[in-house]
Amino acid sequence: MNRQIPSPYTLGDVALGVPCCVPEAHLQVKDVSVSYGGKKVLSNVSLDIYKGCITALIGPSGCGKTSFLSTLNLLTDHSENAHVTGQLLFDDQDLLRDPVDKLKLRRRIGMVFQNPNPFPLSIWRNLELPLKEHGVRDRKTRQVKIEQALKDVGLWDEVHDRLASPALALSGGQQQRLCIARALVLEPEILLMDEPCSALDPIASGVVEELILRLRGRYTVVIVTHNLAQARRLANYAGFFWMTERVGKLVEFGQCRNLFETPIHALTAAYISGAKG
Ligand SMILES: Nc1ncnc2c1ncn2[C@@H]1O[C@H](COP(=O)(O)OP(=O)(O)OP(=O)(O)O)[C@@H](O)[C@H]1O
Repeated sequence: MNRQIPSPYTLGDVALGVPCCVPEAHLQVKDVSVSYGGKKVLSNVSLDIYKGCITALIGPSGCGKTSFLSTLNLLTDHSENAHVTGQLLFDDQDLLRDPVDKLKLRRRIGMVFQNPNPFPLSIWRNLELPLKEHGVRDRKTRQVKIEQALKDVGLWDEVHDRLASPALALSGGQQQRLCIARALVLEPEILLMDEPCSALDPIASGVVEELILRLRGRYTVVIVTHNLAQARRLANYAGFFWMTERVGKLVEFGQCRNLFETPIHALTAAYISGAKG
């Protein structure tokens, strides 16, 4: 079941995975709160991230979506003033309590950021570097993985004859797909995406969106987006965050269609109708 991509963009021949059916928790978030410098910005969030599904996180600016996303692969540890409490259950481990090898964790839970941020190296080196860092020593294996990742994001046909060219010479949309390939080349189980389309023009954004849809079933995806139409197009599950007295809270979480069509909470209804936020 391949989706048609508008010309001139093409995506690789990737099998569209099984859409989410029986939800199985891949990552369980229990009572997670985030503070910076002692000031709480996110309070007591609990939800399950379901395997093979796309979960969209929506809500107004400043309500803690990015902070929440960053806790999921412990990126918040890089902020000296950040403090996270609660439980993050992944593969029989509580990531917030048990000793965790963060390099290994980030191979399993990858992240793509808002602004495309390729390394100032060649297209090839952008993908080779993480593989080397994660101990993939065999050259041929690296070659196979790099080619596959570029095919998965639909870049292979566009760049296979200029792999030694600087990644920064690619268009913004191509750079973002390269960054997604850089995450995928490590074969993560979960991919965290922080507004991956917001810096792109509508056509490039559409291509990245199609690509994200193709990941469904093969990967568990958590995406922060301000674009409600995009959340609705992409996600199986959605969480709506809101800020009360300057602290973010999860107001509603559930199947995306239900959240948009029959929201339970009046705030959710007001936000998605545009009356609030
Ligand atoms: N490293 C940090 N140090 C101090 N405060 C921070 C830090 N990172 C985020 N914050 C604060 O935490 C709050 C939540 O920010 P966050 O970026 O998580 O929200 P958001 O919902 O993702 O916002 P946006 O949609 O604008 O990206 C904000 O008040 C922000 O200023």
